[in-house]
Amino acid sequence: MSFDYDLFVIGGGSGGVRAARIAAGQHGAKVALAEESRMGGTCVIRGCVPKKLMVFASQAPAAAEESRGYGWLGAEAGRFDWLTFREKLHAELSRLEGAYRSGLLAAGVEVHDCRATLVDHHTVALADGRQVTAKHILIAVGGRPTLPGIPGEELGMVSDDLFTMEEMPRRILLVGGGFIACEFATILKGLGADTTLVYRGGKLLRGFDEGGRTLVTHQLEHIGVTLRLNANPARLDRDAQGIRVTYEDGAVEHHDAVLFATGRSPFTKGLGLENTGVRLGRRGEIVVDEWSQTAVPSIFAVGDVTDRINLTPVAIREGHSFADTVFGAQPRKVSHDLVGAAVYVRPHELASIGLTEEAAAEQGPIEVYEALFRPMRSLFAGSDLRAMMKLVVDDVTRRVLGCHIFAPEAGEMIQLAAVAIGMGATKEQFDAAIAVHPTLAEELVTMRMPVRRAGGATA
Ligand SMILES: Cc1cc2nc3c(=O)[nH]c(=O)nc-3n(C[C@H](O)[C@H](O)[C@H](O)COP(=O)(O)OP(=O)(O)OC[C@H]3O[C@@H](n4cnc5c(N)ncnc54)[C@H](O)[C@@H]3O)c2cc1C
Ligand SMILES: NC(=O)c1ccc[n+]([C@@H]2O[C@H](COP(=O)([O-])OP(=O)(O)OC[C@H]3O[C@@H](n4cnc5c(N)ncnc54)[C@H](O)[C@@H]3O)[C@@H](O)[C@H]2O)c1
Repeated sequence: MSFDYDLFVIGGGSGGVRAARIAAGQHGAKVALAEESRMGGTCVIRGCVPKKLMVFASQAPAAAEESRGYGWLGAEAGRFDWLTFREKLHAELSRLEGAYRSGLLAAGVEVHDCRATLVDHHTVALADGRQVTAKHILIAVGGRPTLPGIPGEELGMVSDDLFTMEEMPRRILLVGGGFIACEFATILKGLGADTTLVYRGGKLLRGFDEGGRTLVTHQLEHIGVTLRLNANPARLDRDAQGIRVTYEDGAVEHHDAVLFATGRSPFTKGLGLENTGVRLGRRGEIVVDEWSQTAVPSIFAVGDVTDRINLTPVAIREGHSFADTVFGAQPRKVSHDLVGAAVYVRPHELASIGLTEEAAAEQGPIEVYEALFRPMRSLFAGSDLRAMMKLVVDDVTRRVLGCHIFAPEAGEMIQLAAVAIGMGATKEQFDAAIAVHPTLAEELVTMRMPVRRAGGATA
């Protein structure tokens, strides 16, 4: 049977673009890709990139405050103009979008700027009316924000909307306690909004190291975010004072904007999966095996739509491995065991790789090495904020099982720790590195005594 293409990719985000480029450019496959919105997907257009640029923008008042602590009397950040920033931001996003598109074209990928749906195991329908066939189909359609299902929620916004706002809200409520709620609480507070975060639990960032979670929670309060923990909005209404938020406990507040950061789910609605034998899991995710292959041999899926670990580098690695395996005769599985992550709250970020102390202790005896300290730089400027460096060590093999950092630029530090931990480094090999002084990261190689032991026989 002959096909129009060797590979048809649905979705031009992190996973889809990488797979298409590698299959066509490196392995010579005939590839087409459909993208219904802007090339680059969530990360480039409405995720990691504009978010990180907003993190940078939001830090001017903190930098001015620190400068005053260093003797720059009267240092001020000035007045933030959202529309000036937004114009620059979108110019940058358009530049990146263009780079993604030209990368695809240079690799020989045919780009269809429209929605694509599945007709059968080898056929894709394009929104412009055409149908094309492919020997393999890759579904890389990502995820979409999930709303909590409360009355009046249509008055709120989701993270996509933040980057196109007409004006900065004066008062904003963020709903959720995960990545997006925490990062945007930092950003919006830094940009001058009166920011409240409501979370249904008692401690933010479930799943991260417990100590790190406590520190992030305190830091948000420290920078002036109003926290409402163990609370949940029950309904939103609009009145003359703005959006009226009624909480489950009956409390009422007014805000100019409400942002729902209550998670994302795989975007499989209307994709035509019912025309195939592709199976969906409980959370609506496409079920794949370790090769990213669905229950239908010709159809594969990567990235957020498979809801494994929903981060850009993971989607990219899955897409790359799929292309090498299927078109490059280089079978490569993706290990999801050791994936680093950073939450870009400021001034200290929280970054992690490997097991948390709690998870490691369930597996066997561990030692915990931890330094909690006030960094020289912020201490001098008058800040009391503490940083944390933590290593979780297997007491039998001496391997470092996890590293958790709460400090300025922790995301940058964890990237390097990830290399050592990925190579199976022991605590003694960390210690063998002579410190670079004076740095924050030197704590990672100078922690001599465990602060506690846990797990297994030593518990
Ligand atoms: C606010 C925010 C901040 C984030 N920050 C980070 C971060 O700092 N670091 C990090 O690692 N991750 C971050 N993420 C997560 C990251 O963006 C995602 O994990 C990543 O983009 C997933 O890539 P993907 O290829 O699976 O899907 P996506 O990038 O979502 O791409 C899917 C693409 O498919 C298109 N599409 C969907 N259906 C169809 C169809 N039927 N036909 C044609 N096209 C279709 C969509 O328009 C989209 O462009 C963030 C996410 C958000 C929302
Ligand atoms: N720095 C990064 O790498 C980064 C940044 C942003 C987003 N992301 C990715 O995007 C994903 C989505 O981010 P997110 O923050 O929306 O999701 P999340 O899963 O991190 O957090 C969702 C939060 O919403 C709460 N929640 C869920 N349903 C609720 C309900 N009905 N009512 C009240 N609260 C509810 C949860 O308890 C949780 O605190 C992340 O999981 C992550 O994979 C990564």
